[in-house]
Amino acid sequence: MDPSDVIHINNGEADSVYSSEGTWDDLMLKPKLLENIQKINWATPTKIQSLTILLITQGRNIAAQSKNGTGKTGAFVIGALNRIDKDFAALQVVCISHTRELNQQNFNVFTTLAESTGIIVGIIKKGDREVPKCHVLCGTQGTLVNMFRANQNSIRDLRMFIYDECDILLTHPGNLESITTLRSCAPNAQQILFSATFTEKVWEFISINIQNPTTIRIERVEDLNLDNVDQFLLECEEHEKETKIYEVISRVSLKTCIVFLNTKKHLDSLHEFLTSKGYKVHVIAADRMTEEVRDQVIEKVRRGEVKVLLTTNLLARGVDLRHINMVINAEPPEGEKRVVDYHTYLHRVGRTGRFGRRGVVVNIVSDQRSRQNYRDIETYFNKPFLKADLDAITSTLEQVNEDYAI
Ligand SMILES: Nc1ncnc2c1ncn2[C@@H]1O[C@H](COP(=O)(O)OP(=O)(O)OP(=O)(O)O)[C@@H](O)[C@H]1O
Repeated sequence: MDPSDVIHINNGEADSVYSSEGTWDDLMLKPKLLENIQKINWATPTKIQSLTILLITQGRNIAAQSKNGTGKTGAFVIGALNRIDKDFAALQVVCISHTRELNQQNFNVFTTLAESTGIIVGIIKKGDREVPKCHVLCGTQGTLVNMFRANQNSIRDLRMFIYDECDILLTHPGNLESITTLRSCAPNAQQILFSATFTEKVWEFISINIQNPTTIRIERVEDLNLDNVDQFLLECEEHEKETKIYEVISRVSLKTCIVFLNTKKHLDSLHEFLTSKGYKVHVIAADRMTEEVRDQVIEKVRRGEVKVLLTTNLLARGVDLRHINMVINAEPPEGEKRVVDYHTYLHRVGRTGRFGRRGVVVNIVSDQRSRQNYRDIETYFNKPFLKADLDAITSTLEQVNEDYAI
C-alpha cells in the first residue's frame, strides 16, 4: 500500500467528525444530487463524506473508518450516485449489507438521494429470483450470490461493490465466502469498504486483496468512543435482572429504548417477563418471526411508535433510528468461546447518540462474569463507566431528552 494513500484520523480531529471545512460544492456533484442533499437539509458534508466522496466518484478503491453515526452511508451513497452513468442501462453498483434491516435502510437512503436523477435503485430480498432492472442494487451477501450465480450476465457491466459494515462481511466465515464469490463475478469492479471498526485481520485482507486502496484509519481505539453518550453500570443480583430492566424502562422517560440480549432464549424470557407485567414491548430477532413481520416492526420503530425494542446483535450495527435515547445491555456482548466482543459493544452503544445527539447506555451487571467483561471493555476503550442507581440514570436521561425534543 502506498503510504501517501493512508489518511490517519487522530484525536485532535475527533471532535469535528460531524462537519468539515469543505462544502458540497467542493465535491463536484451532479446538480440533481446536490438538490436532493439540500432537500434533506444536510447543510455541509461530514468529515468522512468530505474525505471520500470525490475519491469514490473518481473510481478509487476505498477502505474508510469513521465513528458510529457520522454519515458513512451518505458518503458511499452520494459517491456512488455521482459515479453512475444514468444513460447506460446496466447494473453498475452493488451495495452489500449483512442484514435485511440494514439492506432496506441503505435502499431507502439511495432512493431518497437518487430522486429525479434518472438513476434506478433496486433491492433484492431473500427468495427473489430475478435481478431487477436498475443501476444500483442493494442486497444481503447470500441473496446476491444466489442471484448472480443464476444470472451471471446481469453483473457483466458492474463498476462498483460497496461493502457496508465491511468488517463483519469480511470476518464472518459464511459472509466471507459469499464476498469472495461476488468479487470473482466482477474482478475489476471498484471496491468501497466502510465501517466504524476494523480489525488488523481486516486491514490485512484489504492490503492483500484490494488494489491500491486509499485507506482512512482511526489510529487510537479510544477515538472510537462517542463522547456524547453517557455509559452507566447498574448492579443487581442475577435473579433480579429482569425486574431491574423493568424498573428502568417503566421509570425513565423513553423515546425509544433498545435492549440487547446475547441469545434468543434470553430474549424470549425477558419478553415473557415484561409482557406478564403488562408492559408492551416489541421484538426483532431472526427465526422468531417472519421476515415481513420484521419489516413491519422496524418501520414502527422508525416512525417512533415503539418504546421498547428487544433484540439480539442482529440490530447492533448500522441501523439508524434517530430517536433511540437509551440502549440497555442486558448482558455484555460475547463472541466465539464467550470472549467479550469489544467491537459489537461499540456498535450497540452507537445505536444511540446518532449524529452527535446525546444518549444513555445502561449496562446491567448481574454476576462476576459480566462485571469482569465490563471491566475489560472499560480498559479496552479507556473509558470508565459511571456507577449509577436509577435516580442518576433518570436525571441524566431528562437532560439527554432535550436533544430529542421535536
Ligand atoms: N451531512 C450530513 N448532515 C446532516 N446529517 C447527516 C449528514 N450525513 C448523515 N447525516 C445523518 O446522520 C445520521 C447518521 O448517519 P449514518 O447512518 O450514515 O451513520 P454511520 O456513520 O453509517 O453510522 P454506523 O456506523 O452506526 O452505521 C443519519 O440520520 C443521517 O441522516
